[in-house]
Amino acid sequence: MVSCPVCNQQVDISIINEHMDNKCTPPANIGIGNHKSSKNTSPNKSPLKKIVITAKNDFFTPKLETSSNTSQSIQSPFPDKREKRFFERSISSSSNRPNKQIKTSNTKVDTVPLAARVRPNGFEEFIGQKELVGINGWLKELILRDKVPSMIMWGPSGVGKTTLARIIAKLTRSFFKEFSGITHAFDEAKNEQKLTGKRTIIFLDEIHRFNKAQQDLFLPYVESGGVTLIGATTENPSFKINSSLLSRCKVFTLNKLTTDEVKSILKRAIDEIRKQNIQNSQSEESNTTLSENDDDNKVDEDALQCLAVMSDGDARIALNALEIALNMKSKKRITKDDIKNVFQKSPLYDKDGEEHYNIISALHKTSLYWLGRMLTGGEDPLYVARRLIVFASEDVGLADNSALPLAIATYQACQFIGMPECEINLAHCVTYLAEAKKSVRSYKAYGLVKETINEEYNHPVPHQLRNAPTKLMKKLGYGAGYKYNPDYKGSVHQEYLPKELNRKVFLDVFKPEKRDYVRPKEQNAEVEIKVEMENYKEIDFNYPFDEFGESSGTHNYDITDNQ
Ligand SMILES: Nc1ncnc2c1ncn2[C@@H]1O[C@H](COP(=O)(O)OP(=O)(O)OP(=O)(O)O)[C@@H](O)[C@H]1O
Repeated sequence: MVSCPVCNQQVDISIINEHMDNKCTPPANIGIGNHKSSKNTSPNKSPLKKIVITAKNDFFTPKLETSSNTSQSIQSPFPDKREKRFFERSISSSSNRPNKQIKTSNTKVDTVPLAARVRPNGFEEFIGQKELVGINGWLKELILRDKVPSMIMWGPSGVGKTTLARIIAKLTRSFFKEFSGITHAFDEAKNEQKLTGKRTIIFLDEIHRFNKAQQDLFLPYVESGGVTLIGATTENPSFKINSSLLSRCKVFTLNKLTTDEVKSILKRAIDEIRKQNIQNSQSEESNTTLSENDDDNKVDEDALQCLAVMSDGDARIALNALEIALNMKSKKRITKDDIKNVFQKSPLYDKDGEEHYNIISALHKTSLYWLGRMLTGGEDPLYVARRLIVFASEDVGLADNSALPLAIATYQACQFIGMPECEINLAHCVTYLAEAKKSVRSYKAYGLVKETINEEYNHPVPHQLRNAPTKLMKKLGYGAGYKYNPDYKGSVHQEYLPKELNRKVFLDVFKPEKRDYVRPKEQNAEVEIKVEMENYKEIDFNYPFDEFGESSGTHNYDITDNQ
């Protein structure tokens, strides 16, 4: 018995050709390109490319959608002749097949997520990853020559791994299978090779989810060359892929998309929505929000920028947020505030950190005035002590490094002693902090870091700073050229920041003339700090911020050596 490559049924090998010519019908879950190019054509004789993609909910491409029934209506988007040839072949092989996933022109596209609707169909729509799939990209070359090697595509979410695999599906002459669970696809591939002599490319999304024992099962198939495996993963393959499997695959790394690249993707999506709206409005009532003729229906440039920055290089997040913003608005124009709103309200941007940033922000805004009033007003002394810990770093900072341990000790004292005696500890600490020298250098520098990160926080870590615990990572250039400081006598000059970063802002704050060491009041005038234990009064925490010049204090070589 063999598995029929058209309908997947188990069929006696002696009648497989007869079965395929007369009896079998494709299963419902076959997406683009089921095997049956023609009822009367045996697969052995078919000159056409055959692609099988197990259907997934989000599998939908607008170009194919509008032209799934006639190969003539499809305009090849490929400038390159070879791409064009493969593209046309793929269309002709898939055009005369029933396809549950492909929508007819009357079907509403709004139910399909925007990200899926605007998924690129070919290299010309694929943004970024120039080294791999740009004009002279070497992976593109391999794909166009139909020499796709087994590979692992490694990259963060939403940068186009699945999209690229599907472009390969369109351009390859091999069978193409996509699945994300354990199936018999490998056996089927073997059967198909026996029957048709064609290799199969198997795409495994999230390959890291297969455990090592399961990955072992793929080995003989990849080894024998009957199957080309394409795995996609967001995890480091060195740790998540069997070394034996890894050594049989090439690893391609896809980089996080830059803000500009995400913006290009968004702009293309907006154009696509416009086109779809025009089509929709011609045939039926449209409930989408952009239209060609409506000047109000625009996404502001700074809204686009914000969207691109906040999605942190993940095109899917950006497209989903855009879609939500468009659907949320009854008014026309999408502004930066709308986008911020989406990210605040929707769970799609819950990158472990939302709450974390809120907390930091709240801490930084806290004020220490009116200690007495707070305590007499019944404030929790531990709350006050926590504020003092913040004060110690935010205002005293590097000018007096004993402030922070004292503030922490005060907190513990409050825990041990409790009210009312812990007032004494609080008063002690408050007085010390008030009299201490002040520096807001680290606080300000960190403020600048945050500002910069808001604008451009998706730069990759420079290769020389990355750890390279595995061979693969070394091969990819991780840690290459790193100068290990203890090996050098003098100061070490090397790059510690992403090269794309606008570093001027950082360097400025570390210039001697920008250092804002300050003295407490006592050095200029008399200090008047009164902490009256029985009758708490407002405490004046104001102090003059005069410049102190260069200090003898040490600072890290990491920033200054970059100059
Ligand atoms: N490089 C790109 N060029 C154009 N559009 C892209 C690109 N990358 C992603 N997109 C858009 O984002 C959507 C999601 O991309 P895709 O599914 O390819 O990401 P992925 O890298 O496989 O992510 P994951 O690891 O989360 O599965 C696509 O449907 C497409 O609309």
